[in-house]
Amino acid sequence: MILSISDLQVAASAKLPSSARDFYNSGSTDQITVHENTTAYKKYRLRPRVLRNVSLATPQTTLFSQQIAFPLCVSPAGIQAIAHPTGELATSRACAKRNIHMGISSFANHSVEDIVEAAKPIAPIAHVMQLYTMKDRAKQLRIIQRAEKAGCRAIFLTADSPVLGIRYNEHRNDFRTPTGLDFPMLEKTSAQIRAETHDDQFKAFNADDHSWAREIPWLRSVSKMEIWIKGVLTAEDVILAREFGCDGVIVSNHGGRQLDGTPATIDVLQECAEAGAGKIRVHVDGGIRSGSDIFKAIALGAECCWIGRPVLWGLAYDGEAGVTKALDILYDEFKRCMQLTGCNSVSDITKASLGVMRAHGPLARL
Ligand SMILES: Cc1cc2nc3c(=O)[nH]c(=O)nc-3n(C[C@H](O)[C@H](O)[C@H](O)COP(=O)(O)O)c2cc1C
Ligand SMILES: O=C(O)C(=O)c1ccccc1
Repeated sequence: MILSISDLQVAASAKLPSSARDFYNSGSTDQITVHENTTAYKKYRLRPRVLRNVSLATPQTTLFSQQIAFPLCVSPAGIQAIAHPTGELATSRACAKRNIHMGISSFANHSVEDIVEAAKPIAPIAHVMQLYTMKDRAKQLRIIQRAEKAGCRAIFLTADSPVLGIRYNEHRNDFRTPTGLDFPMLEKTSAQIRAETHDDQFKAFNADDHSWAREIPWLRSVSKMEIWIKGVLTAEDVILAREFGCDGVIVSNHGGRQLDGTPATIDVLQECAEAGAGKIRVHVDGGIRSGSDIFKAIALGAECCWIGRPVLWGLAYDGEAGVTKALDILYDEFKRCMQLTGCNSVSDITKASLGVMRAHGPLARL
């Protein structure tokens, strides 16, 4: 019986061929960051307030000027058709059904037009387009223009990947995209993608000479979509994002897949939220596996959380129904957590809702 994200992970992992499973589940080099992203949540403790009337508690919130069911969205993750042929289309439908927003990877196996369209008959959710910094500006511009025309609300510029992280699994398994999958945003066929390793491919298209000054003014000049920086881990970079007029940041270490040894995102969220000082949106992803993890991230200053792997496990387990299962589990757990801590709305979740276990001594207040 699938009752938790961890149940889903086990069931999905058993269904996937080992090279796909390793590609999805692993982090870079020693796996320190991917592991710590989830374990770091376990040292925080909830401070419930009791005997409050929580019969009308509602987890809904607003993002991109639209109400969503709860403060969770789906992070952009590439090559979803490895998990299930319907890939990003199924993810888009499940997000619409649960009424939350979705990120689309530049490495999606379906086009932005089709992914946005898939959600439309269900609910008017927002999509955001993930971008890497690219050598080929003309191709990058085509992705941006297609995304904007399709109705995407924001660009998520992935800033933590001037080069790819070192992932032993990809080398050991000689990981390649299975035949028959297309990359319509990158205008590449599976045959072209298969000819190179992930690492070589990434090197060929990605701009490792990227910079705040190279990217942000150019993006502003070519698009009216919001500009968010994905992959920030320090107060210094939140301040730079503010100075460059960005709309938001995602505090993220790319699910532990880029630089191993970076901190768990939950452990730097507070410093990043404080640096944002309400002048820029601060969201977080990495290691969120339960409703109480979402609650903890909100208490530490995130406006909203994003998840990567739980959706991929849902897809691998049972396509759209599996993603719906993942999102429903997280929704139910989050709502239950709000009620059991005495919170009636997301704005009731504050620093006072959380404590942190130190190595010795009693629970510390934040
Ligand atoms: C298989 C996989 C593919 C990913 N592809 C992308 C991508 O194309 N672009 C990107 O910015 N982030 C990508 N990410 C990172 C996610 O957007 C997100 O930051 C991360 O998965 C969050 O951590 P979590 O998986 O622990 O929830 C990918 C992550 C995974 C697991
Ligand atoms: O693996 C990743 O983390 C990632 O960002 C990516 C990049 C290109 C294709 C698929 C995933």
